[in-house]
Amino acid sequence: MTALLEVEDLKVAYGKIEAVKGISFKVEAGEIVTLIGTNGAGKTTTLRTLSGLLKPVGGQVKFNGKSLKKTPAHQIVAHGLAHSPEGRHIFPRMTIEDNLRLGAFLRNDKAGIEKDIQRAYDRFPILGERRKQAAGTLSGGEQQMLAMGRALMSQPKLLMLDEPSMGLSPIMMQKIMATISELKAQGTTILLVEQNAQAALSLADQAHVMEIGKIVLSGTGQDLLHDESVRNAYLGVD
Ligand SMILES: Nc1ncnc2c1ncn2[C@@H]1O[C@H](COP(=O)(O)OP(=O)(O)OP(=O)(O)O)[C@@H](O)[C@H]1O
Repeated sequence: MTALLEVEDLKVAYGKIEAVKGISFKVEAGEIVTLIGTNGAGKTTTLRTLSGLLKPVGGQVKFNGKSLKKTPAHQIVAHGLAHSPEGRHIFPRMTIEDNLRLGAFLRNDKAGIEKDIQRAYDRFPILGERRKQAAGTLSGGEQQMLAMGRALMSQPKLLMLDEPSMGLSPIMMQKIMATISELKAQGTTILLVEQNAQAALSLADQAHVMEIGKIVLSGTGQDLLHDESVRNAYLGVD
């Protein structure tokens, strides 16, 4: 069986700086796969490349068995890949509801869209309470919820989340992590980039540790959670 996403020897550079130096990994349908690692390891660069925002200098990416090489960024979403970017990138002057609608820009099923907006409000009640307010008035954690809700509006086969816990209070972080596991239970496949290794590994089926552009260790989330080198380097315990 082919994996939903297959990344093979992917290389990405900013000019002469090679930020991703030939990484390979797979994401099977229904799994949560996480990329963890320190600042500058190349995690965000990897997600931006998978979304078509950066062009790789080598290797290949297959989604649903098809190469994404010739697919422009704006069509990648139509293939079923949605990206909730680092730093959220919601539209602060638009209302919360309009931000959500934007996530459904490729859909024509009006009734389905309304149903999914309602689902986003059920999942994150604060978004529903403030649906008519400018999104920029939301707190950081609430904007994170909105970014996730918006990405889900495209009904993705693969949801890519870049540091969803960044800057969140412990309670908000728990809420986001619980939402991620709920999404998995509902059948969404997730590629999760996180600095919070403990949280990410606890959720992940498969995990990869990135250091300066390379994958240096791979295993199940549970394996890496108990791996001594990971514990020392990323979990702050010995
Ligand atoms: N636009 C850019 N131009 C030049 N170099 C860049 C650019 N964006 C990222 N880099 C460099 O590429 C490398 C990988 O960065 P990237 O943001 O992918 O890492 P990351 O693992 O996501 O880190 P973080 O967790 O800090 O976001 C870093 O050395 C970074 O400085």
